[in-house]
Amino acid sequence: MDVRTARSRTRQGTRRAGHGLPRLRITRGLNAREEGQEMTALKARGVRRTFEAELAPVRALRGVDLDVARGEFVALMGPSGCGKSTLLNIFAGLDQADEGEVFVDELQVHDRDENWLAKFRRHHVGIVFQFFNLLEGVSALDNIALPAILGGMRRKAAETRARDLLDLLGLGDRTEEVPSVLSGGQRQRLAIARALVNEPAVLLADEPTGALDSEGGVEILELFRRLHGDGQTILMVTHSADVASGASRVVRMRDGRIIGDDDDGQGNNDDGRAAGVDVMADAPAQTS
Ligand SMILES: Nc1ncnc2c1ncn2[C@@H]1O[C@H](COP(=O)(O)OP(=O)(O)OP(=O)(O)O)[C@@H](O)[C@H]1O
Repeated sequence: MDVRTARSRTRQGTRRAGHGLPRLRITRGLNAREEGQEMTALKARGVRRTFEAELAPVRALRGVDLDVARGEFVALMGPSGCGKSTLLNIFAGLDQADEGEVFVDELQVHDRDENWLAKFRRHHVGIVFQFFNLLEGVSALDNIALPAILGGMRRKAAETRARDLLDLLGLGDRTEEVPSVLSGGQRQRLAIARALVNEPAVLLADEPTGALDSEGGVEILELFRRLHGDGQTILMVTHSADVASGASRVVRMRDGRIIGDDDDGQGNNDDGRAAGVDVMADAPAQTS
């Protein structure tokens, strides 16, 4: 079963009461790519963000312009503190730009209130964090089903979708387990399943392999490549050039600005050397 099958099996369940936002599905990304159209999944224009700090304000983003087309898998790299997470959080609706314009799947995300952003986060983006952020003491199934139920899906449909995703991500036999008994790689797969449950237009991942050993890192990167192969748009922050090399495009930041952008997937760190664990050492070139 692929992502599309899982999605269509529960299509009925994903129709929910009006939440004030137009419903966008990741199949749009697939269709756009299949039809050869360039549709923008992420767009930033002149984005600035400054944080107040004790000594002096921190200018985390100093005018960022970025376009990510639907269906792209983009790795965002750069030295610590250059603004990667800040940019990802702004696309995720977890933070707001002080200046500039932000669009996700052609929805305006800048200048929105928290109520709107909460709905936006639930329905339009899937967010994956370095340290999983799962509900401890809650089964794997419920970790996935609960956000779908909060998103308006009926429990039965949400559980069906959760089971489909767990099967899809190789956790079909762990539905009743709580996160603490799972390995790091399994927890991150669970977090990715949760991020996918509401069929987000974009998957936003902040160092998803950062807390994993090399085997776990390979597993997650393979999964992202599989999802990308299925049409999922992905923006992933990473410090590892090896992880970035699994993406279809590498964007580099420094000091709150984008300083490099390529689409050859051959990300190097700022010294021009391969960095981090060699997570691709044993990985097949293409898994989807
Ligand atoms: N809520 C905040 N309050 C104050 N300063 C912040 C806040 N969030 C981020 N910063 C600062 O903004 C700058 C950019 O932070 P950001 O987390 O985006 O960098 P990063 O490139 O993701 O770093 P890392 O790779 O270490 O995670 C840093 O100097 C950071 O300390």
